[in-house]
Amino acid sequence: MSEPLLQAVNLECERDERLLFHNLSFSILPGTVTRVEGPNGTGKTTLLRILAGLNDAYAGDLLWCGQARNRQRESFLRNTLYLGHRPGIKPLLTPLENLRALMAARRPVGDDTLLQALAGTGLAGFENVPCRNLSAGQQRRVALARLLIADEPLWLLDEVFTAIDADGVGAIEALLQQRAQEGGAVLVTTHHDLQLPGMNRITLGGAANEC
Ligand SMILES: Nc1ncnc2c1ncn2[C@@H]1O[C@H](COP(=O)(O)OP(=O)(O)OP(=O)(O)O)[C@@H](O)[C@H]1O
Repeated sequence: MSEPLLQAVNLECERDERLLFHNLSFSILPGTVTRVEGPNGTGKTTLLRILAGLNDAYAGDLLWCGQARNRQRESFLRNTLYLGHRPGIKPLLTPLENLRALMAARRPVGDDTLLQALAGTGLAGFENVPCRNLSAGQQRRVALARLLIADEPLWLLDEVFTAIDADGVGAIEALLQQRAQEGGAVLVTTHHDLQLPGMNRITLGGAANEC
């Protein structure tokens, strides 16, 4: 069996003196999709931000490829893609400029590839329109285009279905499945009724879960 990419051991997080989760342990294996689920305010975004290294207010251990994540920070960051629950794009820039900026911090990617990714998310013809002039769903699609050029093995995706139409939802579901089939691992929070074959679940807001 493959080694886990990411492991959480007895994670605990409290916010405003309210315990969001405790004794939360799970392993994220290559080739899997895991859905983080639970009612509003139960800590899904908080958990994803902790896993992504954006929130240090937790107790417990996180392991990356079997070793303490904090000692493997560079490898962890290089191999992890996080998309937050806001599209995280710059409204004054065009979709093409946004993608260029997002990839500049990662690796060189030519405009042909970026344009192909934008076309793949249904944005052909909008590549050079300032994002502030795009709809909410189109702005989300700019962020999602990043997935089409991602080579990071671990994806942490927070509410990526928000504002996306039915066809788009189907395309994202297929993409997540394909990523897992290629050996990647996907952790996704969503209120959308995501049902993928073999999908794991981490449920917040009740008893602590293990998977
Ligand atoms: N910026 C903040 N400062 C202080 N507390 C916060 C902040 N953001 C969230 N919280 C608290 O943390 C709790 C968990 O929030 P979080 O966004 O992780 O929940 P969620 O499960 O993702 O919710 P939703 O389904 O509504 O997106 C909230 O109930 C809120 O009380």
